[in-house]
Amino acid sequence: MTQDELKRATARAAIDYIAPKLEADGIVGVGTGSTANFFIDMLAELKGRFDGTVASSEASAQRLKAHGIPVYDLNAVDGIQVYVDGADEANAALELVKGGGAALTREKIVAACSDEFVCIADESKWVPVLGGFPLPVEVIPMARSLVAREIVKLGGDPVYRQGVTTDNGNIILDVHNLLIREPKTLERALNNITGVVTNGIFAQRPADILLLGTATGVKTFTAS
Ligand SMILES: O=C[C@H](O)[C@H](O)[C@H](O)COP(=O)(O)O
Repeated sequence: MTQDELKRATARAAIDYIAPKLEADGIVGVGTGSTANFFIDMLAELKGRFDGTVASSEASAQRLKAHGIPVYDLNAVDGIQVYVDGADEANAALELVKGGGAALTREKIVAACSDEFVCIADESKWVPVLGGFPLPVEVIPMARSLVAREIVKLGGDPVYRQGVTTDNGNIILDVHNLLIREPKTLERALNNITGVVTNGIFAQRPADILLLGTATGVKTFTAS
């Protein structure tokens, strides 16, 4: 199977998982990226069975609206029933690295508001230890050099993601060569650097369930 077929299969599994739980006044949180895009296209089938969505990026909001699916501002809703999103890496504790598409900050905000976080990913994202994928960090533009120097002190090699501005008007530093053995500790340490908006480690709020697309079918994991 191709990677896209695995992504499509995991998106389908997420639709099957959330469909019986949806409430007429429920809000679905919607992630960003190629796997989330498959989910958005399938979510259109469930239109009318939930109230609407909150999107984690402008790109996802546009795609949802193109399907005629209502998109609300997060401040206009009381909460999010379920949040479905992809990841760049996932470990057995369902701690994630996210932000390959630069949407990490809004994704982390939506995850923090959600009763349940369903991660959808193909098997290439499954790792024993996070950190193989360069860790995205969203930074206030004027703090770029300051933050880069502080990240070097933590042992990482930050690389400026050229030509990318986040939906929040900030820049991204991708941090190479960090083996993330203590995700919660590093998540906090990076967020504590002045000028960092947030980083792509999702450990303080990990996923609740991972639907992993593999060559032998979609496997379901809950945090171990
Ligand atoms: O900023 C982007 C997000 O964190 C994505 O969910 C992540 O990069 C995974 O994207 P994809 O499904 O395209 O691999």
